[in-house]
Amino acid sequence: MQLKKETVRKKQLEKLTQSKSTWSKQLNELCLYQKLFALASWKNAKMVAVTLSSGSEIDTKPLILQAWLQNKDICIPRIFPQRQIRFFKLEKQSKIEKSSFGVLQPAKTEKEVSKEKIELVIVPGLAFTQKGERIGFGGGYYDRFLANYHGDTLALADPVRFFPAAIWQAEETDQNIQQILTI
Ligand SMILES: Nc1nc2c(c(=O)[nH]1)N(C=O)[C@@H](CNc1ccc(C(=O)N[C@@H](CCC(=O)O)C(=O)O)cc1)CN2
Ligand SMILES: Nc1ncnc2c1ncn2[C@@H]1O[C@H](COP(=O)(O)OP(=O)(O)OP(=O)(O)O)[C@@H](O)[C@H]1O
Repeated sequence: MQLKKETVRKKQLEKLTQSKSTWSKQLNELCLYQKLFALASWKNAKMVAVTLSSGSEIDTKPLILQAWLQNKDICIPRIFPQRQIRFFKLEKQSKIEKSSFGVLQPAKTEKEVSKEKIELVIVPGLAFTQKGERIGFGGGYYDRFLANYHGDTLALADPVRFFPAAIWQAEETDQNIQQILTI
């Protein structure tokens, strides 16, 4: 069954809202973090790109704290015109704002990190498949960013976000994620 991405996105948003503040979401997250921290791509990365999560997204705060404990650097995206994202170093004193869409992002006065310096991107999303196909919020921001990115990419998929195979139609611009961590 090949649905439109938009259809699956809406369904996923409903499902994710329901599981938002449950114990099982948190338990799944803990399990995913532990798997992540054991990976070579995590261990070897000095500069890791993550989002500042909110709402029903996988909570990224424990990742950020663990990275800092391990002396890694974190950078977070800010949105720009033409549906672009650029990453800025997250520091303890960084100024954080809310974008028009409602996601948290760094102020543009923070220090920008060039694409070449980012060794691992942890990609957010609403749905992922085993093969690394992905549905996000629909801005195409990560597809554009990843199109000419050469480091490692991975995503954390709890059971609500995970599909063995795509039930949606892929687009030519879709960028697959290298590794999907599941429970
Ligand atoms: N926490 C977090 N931060 C993130 C992302 C994310 O998924 N999670 N992003 C991941 O990419 C980027 C922001 N993503 C965005 C995605 C959509 C729209 C947006 O304007 N959406 C339109 C509808 C899109 C359309 O159909 O054209 C809207 O709701 O008006 C804005 C930002 C960067 N920061
Ligand atoms: N490299 C690109 N160049 C031009 N258009 C693109 C590119 N990548 C994606 N798009 C377009 O952007 C729109 C949104 O893409 P898509 O539905 O894949 O977003 P998403 O991956 O779910 O969102 P996000 O990455 O922001 O979380 C689509 O119409 C897609 O064709």
